[in-house]
Amino acid sequence: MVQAVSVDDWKQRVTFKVGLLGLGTVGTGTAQILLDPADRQPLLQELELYRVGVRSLDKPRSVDISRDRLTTDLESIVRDPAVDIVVELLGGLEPSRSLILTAIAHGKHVVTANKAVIARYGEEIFAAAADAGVYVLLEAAVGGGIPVIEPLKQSLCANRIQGILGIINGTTNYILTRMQREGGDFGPILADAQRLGYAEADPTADVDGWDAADKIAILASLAFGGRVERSQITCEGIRAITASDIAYAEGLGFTIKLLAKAKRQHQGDTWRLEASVYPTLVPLSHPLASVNDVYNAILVEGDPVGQVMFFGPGAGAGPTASAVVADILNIAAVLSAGSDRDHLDPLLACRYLQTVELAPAAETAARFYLRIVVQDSPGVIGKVGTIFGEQGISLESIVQTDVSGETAELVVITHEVQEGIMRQAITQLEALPLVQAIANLLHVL
Ligand SMILES: NC(=O)C1=CN([C@@H]2O[C@H](COP(=O)(O)OP(=O)(O)OC[C@H]3O[C@@H](n4cnc5c(N)ncnc54)[C@H](OP(=O)(O)O)[C@@H]3O)[C@@H](O)[C@H]2O)C=CC1
Ligand SMILES: N[C@@H](CC=O)C(=O)O
Ligand code: NA
Repeated sequence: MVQAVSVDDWKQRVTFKVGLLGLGTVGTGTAQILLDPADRQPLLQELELYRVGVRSLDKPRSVDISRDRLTTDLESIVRDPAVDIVVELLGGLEPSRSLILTAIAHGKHVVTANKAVIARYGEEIFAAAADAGVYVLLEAAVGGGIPVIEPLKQSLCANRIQGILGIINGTTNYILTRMQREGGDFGPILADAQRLGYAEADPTADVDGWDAADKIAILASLAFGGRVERSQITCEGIRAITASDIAYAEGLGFTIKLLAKAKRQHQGDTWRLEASVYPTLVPLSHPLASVNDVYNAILVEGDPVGQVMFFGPGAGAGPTASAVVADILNIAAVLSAGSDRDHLDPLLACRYLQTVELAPAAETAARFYLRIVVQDSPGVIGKVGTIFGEQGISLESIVQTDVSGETAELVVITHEVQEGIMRQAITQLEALPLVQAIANLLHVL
């Protein structure tokens, strides 16, 4: 039944004014939802897309926004007394960080999708927000449209989180999936990911694993209750993955995925955190093996809940805007209920109360895949095997393949070993005259 609302009632309704910074892939998706509220959450009708900040006023836009709402003066938006909620969708570190801080200082609530800024300056931003009595929400910053930040903060908050493991970069998952399916080349597939709006303006952050490292830093900070120093997260991207690695992995029953991990490493009564991003061989039977294309998935293990898996589209205009607008609505809902700036909802607000200690990469254990180019001479497997034996590294399998002329490739899968010991073994292998090259070293789940 449609309820009639009197003009007086309607006038008394509060409208929340949104100042949007950025009208690119995600900004456009966000504006489209804000301008088309029918059949969505009714609170959307109480949001006004009040001003929009861009770099170029003359660029053609695929969303219908009157010219007088657009400005290149972003400072004027974050200082505008009429704006209630600033939505930062610019990307990059500056001017995003400064604009967010200025917005907070002017009493605005903030929604951002900017994982690069939050991973580096989250502590400063959340502290400023707590002092100003405003919320900073960031659901779109990790996993695009997948609800994972708010579930970690709210629905899973009773748990002691033990670990997080996930595919949290859509661009690299799209590239690896297509390389696996088509045996295609990296360059044109990356260009497709850019065209589809998945990749960052500079795709280096995606391809070299930095974007996934930003995201795991954010998830780990929320899950483990403190600042996780982004620069201490070991991070390796997908540039070195070749069609040969993909084919060998498949033959051995694995697929290759860029996995981000944050896991408690218990040490007696205390613990520290293992946090990393590595291209990893994932057994085909594992739930993350079938997460393909731009999809992301995040496995959270908590005590007592056990394993929970979040799955969905990890990038792109619509999915990411879905998360941005949900954050805007969360803030509007709090404001509608009559917010009290002295008492923020502790489950909706973020605050880091400590710094989480990270384990050095050399002191973390993993299984490894190693591809070694060797001279095809008698006894080569024995000599390589001896080096592993001397380091106490036990091997799960060693296969000699691709014999061409005088050269062969050895593909080795180890049992679990400390990364530091594995690196020592590699140094010794490189010194063997019959070893021509260590073609690749990858983690195995
Ligand atoms: N794309 C995706 O799938 C996802 C993106 N994100 C994050 O969302 C944010 C936005 O990404 P995306 O929409 O892809 O980025 P785009 O590059 O598509 O859009 C950026 C927008 O910001 C504007 N802009 C950038 N710098 C300035 C500046 N200095 N002054 C004024 N305007 C500026 C641009 O203006 P103009 O249009 O005039 O050039 C453009 O409208 C980033 O933080 C990104 O990491 C998060 C999840 C998924
Ligand atoms: N470039 C990012 C966009 C979403 O965060 C990705 O590919 O995942
Ligand atoms: Na999300």
